[in-house]
Amino acid sequence: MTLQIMNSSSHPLHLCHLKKSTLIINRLYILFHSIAILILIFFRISSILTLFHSKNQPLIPHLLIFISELTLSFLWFLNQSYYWRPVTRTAFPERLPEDDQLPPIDVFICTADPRAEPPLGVMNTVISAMALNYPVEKLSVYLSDDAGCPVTLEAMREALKFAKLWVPFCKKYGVKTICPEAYFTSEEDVDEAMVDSHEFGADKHRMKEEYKLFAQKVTRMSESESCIPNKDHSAIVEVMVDESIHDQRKMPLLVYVSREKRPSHPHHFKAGALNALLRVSSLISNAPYLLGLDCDMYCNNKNSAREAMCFHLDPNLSSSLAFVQFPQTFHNISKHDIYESQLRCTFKTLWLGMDGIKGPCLSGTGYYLKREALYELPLMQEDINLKEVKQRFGSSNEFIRSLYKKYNAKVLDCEKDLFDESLQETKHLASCEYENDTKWGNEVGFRYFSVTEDFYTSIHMHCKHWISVNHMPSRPAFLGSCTTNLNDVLIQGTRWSAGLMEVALSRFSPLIYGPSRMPILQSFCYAWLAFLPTAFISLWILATIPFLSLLSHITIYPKVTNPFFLVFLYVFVLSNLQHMREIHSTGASIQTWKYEQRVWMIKGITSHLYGSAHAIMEKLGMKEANFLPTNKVVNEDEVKLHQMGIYNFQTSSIFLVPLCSLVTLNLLAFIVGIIQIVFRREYVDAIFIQTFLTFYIALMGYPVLEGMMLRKDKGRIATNVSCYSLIFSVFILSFGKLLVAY
Ligand SMILES: O=c1ccn([C@@H]2O[C@H](COP(=O)(O)OP(=O)(O)O[C@H]3O[C@H](CO)[C@@H](O)[C@H](O)[C@H]3O)[C@@H](O)[C@H]2O)c(=O)[nH]1
Ligand SMILES: [Mn+2]
Repeated sequence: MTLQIMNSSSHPLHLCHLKKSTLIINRLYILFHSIAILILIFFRISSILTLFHSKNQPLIPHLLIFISELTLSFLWFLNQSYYWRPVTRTAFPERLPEDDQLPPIDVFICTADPRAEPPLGVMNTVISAMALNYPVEKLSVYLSDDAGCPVTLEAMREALKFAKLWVPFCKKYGVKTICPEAYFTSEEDVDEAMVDSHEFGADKHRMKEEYKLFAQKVTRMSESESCIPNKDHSAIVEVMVDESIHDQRKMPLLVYVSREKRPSHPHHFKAGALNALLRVSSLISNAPYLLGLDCDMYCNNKNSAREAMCFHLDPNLSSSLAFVQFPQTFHNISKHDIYESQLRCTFKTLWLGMDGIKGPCLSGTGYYLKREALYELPLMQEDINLKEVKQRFGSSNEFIRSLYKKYNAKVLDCEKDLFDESLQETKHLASCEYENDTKWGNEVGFRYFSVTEDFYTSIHMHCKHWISVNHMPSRPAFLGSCTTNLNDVLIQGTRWSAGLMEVALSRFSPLIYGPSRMPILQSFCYAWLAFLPTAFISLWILATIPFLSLLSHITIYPKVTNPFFLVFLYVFVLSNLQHMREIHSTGASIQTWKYEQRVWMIKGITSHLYGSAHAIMEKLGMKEANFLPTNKVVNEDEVKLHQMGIYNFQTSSIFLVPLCSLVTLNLLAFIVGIIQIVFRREYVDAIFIQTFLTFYIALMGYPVLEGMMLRKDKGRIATNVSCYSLIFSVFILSFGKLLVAY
């Protein structure tokens, strides 16, 4: 049964749905599981106390296992806040007011490195945004180029030329796939009414030729010229002026921005780029709403802006709504999503849970955000203290004026001289020193401090009483390219872990900073994300202590005949069943369960550990933050492996060695356990759980074993990695044996 939370009006712009049955199942599960976990904690404490007195077994393995269980229970507990009140939403864009009453939107697209982010892909994102179904004169598209690459600028000029044909074509025929590359590579976008139209056929053919020419040109440019990011250049701002700009605008405005870069200056990665865009755009279009996009996330649903406005323009929500978040979705997901690249759980489950409280996290891309929510403006008073405002926002008078002014594309309408003057000012706003001694990145704009700038900025907005909305239209609003190999997955995972841990360890840690500023459940949601990397503690312990204990004849779990055994069984089985139910409810296949468990283990052992270590070292001043953009170049061989669901182990040995060692050691320990059981039948009672755990790890790690021993292709695990793993295994064994002896 679904319960609709009705809006007061009879023709609401949107509806919110709450599924009662899910709510009941989730809450019952939480109740019983909590009881089971409490019983297990009681079991551990009492058995440790007994051991402490009797001293008939070493204490350390028991203590370590207890630590791992506590960490997991802590994370589990925080995680349940997502299941408390999940909601979904529907929007009715056809009920929006007339076009002339819709607010303007500035689209922000970021690119950082043409070697990892091919310019043709970036241009497709730009063009798709220009083709959104929204009044053209109210749409401005900004591209931030952190590489300061002339090729990107030139490609953009070409993109404008192509867009002048493409946008009218899309509007004329109601094209649904507004990203040209996607349109010409998939044939699904055939509007029945159009198929037979001769005119359409001819126009489409012409568009296809034009696109081919455009694509060739851009690809040639990116191959021929040097495309290395320039780390030392002054600010470049180019408003791509269309002849029609001074009369009726027929095309969205297109602006290229490359902020100033100097080697000695901290640039704060993407957050820095976005803040520069915020300032530059404020002098040009200053739209009250922003659409944030990563350079690989093209617009796939032309109505996303209108869908978002259903929330932003609702008088009941409007004043407190900071952003509407669309889930990240990807065009290159494999049927076997072995790396869990689609982040299914986050976008199809967790965000719905947060939406039922105060709204989902800002997710870096695919959000329609109210500009004002980033400014935290001091109220417009009779006598604004200009000095104070400047200390906050920097020295530009023009920028400060824009803060208190509603949208007006003044720059565009005014005289040529004034236009040039304003353009000069935008360069000042995009310069390195503009932010010195201001509150940018601290209290204003996107926040710096963490490399997961979206997560960190989001906490601050929710703590300032802003709310957000999660919206998932049936046709995905945006499509990006997901990671398709282990190397990218783990590098990205390490960056995320580092960013999340930075927040967890700071004074903005959600459990300290959150509870007094937002609902407790919302701060638990944030806390779960921030502390997620600490799962490495549990996973490392669970991957080593049970097998080391098995080899040293230490029993750390209750016997099968012990009633506590049943509680362990309950927790294991029920949490997996709940996971499967959750997967099923999002429409994914049951295979997903296996993939997600495996990726959780792999990331726990590697990314979470290295990310946490990075964050701790940063805190101690031993390391600097870094942001390696995720690779978006398509490699055919790699894609093939990914589509077939075969792991590609071409990655650094720092990731592979621990994985190979732990999987092999667990496999060996499992064999030893079985031998012990075969020779002493009564032993099975005592070591069942331990043996089962080693089996489970070896089973989950099967692809690793296969990669080491059976595969011959390029994606296998190289022999030298296996050798290092052997050395590391010997180390774990000898050190571990010592450790579990006490
Ligand atoms: O110095 C930088 C680094 C990155 N980027 C851009 O940031 C975006 C995201 O980078 P990407 O390499 O794609 O990282 P992902 O890990 O795939 O991104 C996820 O995680 C990031 C935070 O770690 C968020 O910013 C993203 O929106 C979110 O999609 C891309 O458009 C980059 O061009 C910059 O503009 N400047
Ligand atoms: Mn990305």
